[in-house]
Amino acid sequence: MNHARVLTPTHVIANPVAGSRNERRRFQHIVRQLGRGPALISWTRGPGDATALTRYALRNGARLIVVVGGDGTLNEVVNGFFDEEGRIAPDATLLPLGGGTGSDFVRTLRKCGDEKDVGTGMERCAIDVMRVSYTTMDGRREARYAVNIASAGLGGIVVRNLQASRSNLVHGPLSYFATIIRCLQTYDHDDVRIVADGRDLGVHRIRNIAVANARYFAGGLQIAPSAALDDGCLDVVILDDVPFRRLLRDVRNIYAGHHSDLPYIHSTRVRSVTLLPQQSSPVFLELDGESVGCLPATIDIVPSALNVHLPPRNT
Ligand SMILES: Nc1ncnc2c1ncn2[C@@H]1O[C@H](COP(=O)(O)OP(=O)(O)OP(=O)(O)O)[C@@H](O)[C@H]1O
Repeated sequence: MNHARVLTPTHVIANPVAGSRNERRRFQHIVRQLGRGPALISWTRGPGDATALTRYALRNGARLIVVVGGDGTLNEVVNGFFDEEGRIAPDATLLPLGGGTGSDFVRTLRKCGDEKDVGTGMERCAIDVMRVSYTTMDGRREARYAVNIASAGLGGIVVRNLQASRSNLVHGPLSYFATIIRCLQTYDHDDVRIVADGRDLGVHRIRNIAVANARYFAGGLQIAPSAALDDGCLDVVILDDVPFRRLLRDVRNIYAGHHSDLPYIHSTRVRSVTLLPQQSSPVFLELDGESVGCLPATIDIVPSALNVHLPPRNT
């Protein structure tokens, strides 16, 4: 770690490879502007770096962590707010500015801010986080925090494919859409037993299951339009096994979050959910747009666990 001591309470953590080329240029300019103020700036050097940088900054006096990057970087920073003993600095605040390909968490944050009509942005609120215990691809159990959405089935496969082809020619939210369509043509379904708040909801044949703290994933797809960041609950949205052509017909409504009357999408609100695979092949899991492993997984809500500033409206 190259920072001997954090002398300023504001620390900017920026991912130099997040987002499209244009976004990167725009946000690098914003980071340079932030650097003119009393803020320390760290550029991440690879996966996991943002977690270590955040922990180090908080343990050394930083009280505002500004994140420039996508949902993956944000997830790493959120995990840096915690260690084995819990919250490192309960009075510290996170300010996510966006700057990634999807930046779906910031979308929800802005929307919630608009709905509550909170003026110019930058207001502070305490939000819930998800604690996810899951299975790695080599069979170990691990746990980490997430703030946006955990999804299994199609979502898990889409993110795995996206990560394998990050140098794609198609960038931005369009890359998510193109990958969803490509994966839908070959991906069939998964069988998953769902246990919600200790109640067995039975085995579901799913295309996708999203466990949502926030509303959007996959670059603007509003899968959980009723989710709120501070309600102490998870919105579980189940997409049944449904023919590809039917999905294509409804795709516009699903993206816009107008899917409450579609017979093959069901949702329920819980505090804890366990997803158990009922097949020998892996059911892939993604957290905040990062491929982490597979089911079985248990996701619990941790209410009011993180202070967040709404991003200013001009970023
Ligand atoms: N210097 C670096 N070089 C390569 N990868 C990095 C570096 N710093 C961070 N990363 C990794 O880059 C990955 C992508 O970051 P991030 O998710 O923020 O961007 P994105 O994929 O463009 O945005 P989104 O997830 O919102 O679509 C993360 O897995 C992160 O660990």
